[in-house]
Amino acid sequence: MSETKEFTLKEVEAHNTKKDLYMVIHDKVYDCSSFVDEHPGGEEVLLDVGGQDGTEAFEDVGHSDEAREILDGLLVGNVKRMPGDPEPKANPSASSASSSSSSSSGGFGVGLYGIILVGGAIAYGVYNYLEAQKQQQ
Ligand code: HEM
Repeated sequence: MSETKEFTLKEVEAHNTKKDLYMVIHDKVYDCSSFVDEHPGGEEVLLDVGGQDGTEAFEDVGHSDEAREILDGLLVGNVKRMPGDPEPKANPSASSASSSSSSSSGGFGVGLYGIILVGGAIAYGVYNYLEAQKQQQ
């Protein structure tokens, strides 16, 4: 737990073999080498995300608290993000006030605003039209 070593994504990428397997989950770096053979979900899936960000893969499965405890024991350090690195995947602690709302995982940010705006404009137009009709009568 007291590990504060920092790894760039490039460094993590180099550890992508079964005997030397690192993985990033929620911006932390885990050494899964000792766990590959014991993983109830099989070694394949771990090797698939070896050296990469496995946050989505890990969370999609809905791992138990026990799995998260095992993960804690495999911790070797934190990710050191360099300019040009991809955004962290689904990091709940940084979701609110982050300055990088560009095109994150949600996918309907701008589109939704567009729909609300256009819908509002149409409703306003219809309302005006009906008011005008009323006055003519
Ligand atoms: C080092 C990271 C990981 C640890 C410590 C871990 C641990 C575990 C544990 C303890 C289980 C048993 C069920 C549970 O307690 O939730 C499990 C199941 C599973 N894991 Fe992982 N896991 C890791 C990464 C992954 C990744 C990246 C995937 C990718 C898809 C994955 C896929 C699965 C699947 C599919 C199962 C279900 C197996 C079954 O029920 O037949 N795991 N994992």
